[in-house]
Amino acid sequence: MTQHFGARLSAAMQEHGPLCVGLDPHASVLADWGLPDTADGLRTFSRRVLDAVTGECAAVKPQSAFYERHGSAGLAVLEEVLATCRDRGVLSVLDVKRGDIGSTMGAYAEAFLAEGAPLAADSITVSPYLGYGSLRPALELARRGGRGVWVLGLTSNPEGRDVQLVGEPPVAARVVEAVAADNAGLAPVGDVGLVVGATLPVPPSELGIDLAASGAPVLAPGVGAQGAGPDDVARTFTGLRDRVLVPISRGVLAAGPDGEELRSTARGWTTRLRAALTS
Ligand SMILES: O=C(O)c1cc(=O)[nH]c(=O)n1[C@@H]1O[C@H](COP(=O)(O)O)[C@@H](O)[C@H]1O
Repeated sequence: MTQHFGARLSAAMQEHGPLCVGLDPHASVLADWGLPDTADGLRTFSRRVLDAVTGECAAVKPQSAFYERHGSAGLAVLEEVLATCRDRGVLSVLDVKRGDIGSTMGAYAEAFLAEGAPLAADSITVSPYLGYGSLRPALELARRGGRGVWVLGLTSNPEGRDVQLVGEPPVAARVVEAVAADNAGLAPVGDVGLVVGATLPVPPSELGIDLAASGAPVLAPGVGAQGAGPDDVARTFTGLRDRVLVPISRGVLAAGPDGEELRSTARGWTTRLRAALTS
């Protein structure tokens, strides 16, 4: 029987640590790497990153937007990235942040979470702000295939708080409660993850949000270019440090294009994150 996503993720994090390398081929990154801002540039960039970091991180997170901006040729490169991850057994977090009415959400689920789909990933990011229940088709299809979803909870951008922290209890706390219900009974963590930025000014518990009880793995962006560091991750996620996956894009990619530099930068982040999360 296929292992559920939380179990696969935990095994990968045990082996490789908390780092998830983000593939965000900004035009400026491509330029810094001496690559054209074209689908061919994306392909070379993606291969270099994957070759450098395979075995150095628990997962990789291609950001779909940077591939979509090149149209069908960019999507073809994204398909190649996801196929390479599958071939190498590298867990993928496809960052597409989808969310729609349930019937349309079913089609997104088939696009990204169905066995054999060209853009199938191990997990995707989804937005619950059309109502958590609208995500149901994605949650169900993911679970059937041993895949996962990452639900936006408290995002790393400051403006997110205008929506996510409204109300009593805050909107994000209700999202977290819904995630907890879906993760009930799954160990060591569930297959419905939460996205919570490492840039929060105070730990989520002080905002009335109980991540520990959610059974969710946490995807914690914001480290590196957005200003947070390993100590912020440790402080924000006290009590659930063994289930925090830390995506870093520009903070790794700035070391390119040299493969050895990329690899040693990824290793350096892993060492610092591990030290902070176990201190
Ligand atoms: O879902 C995400 O990954 C995400 C959520 C969030 O709250 N904040 C956030 O920055 N991200 C993504 O994480 C990546 C951060 O990139 P860097 O700031 O370069 O490490 C980008 O791909 C963002 O789209």
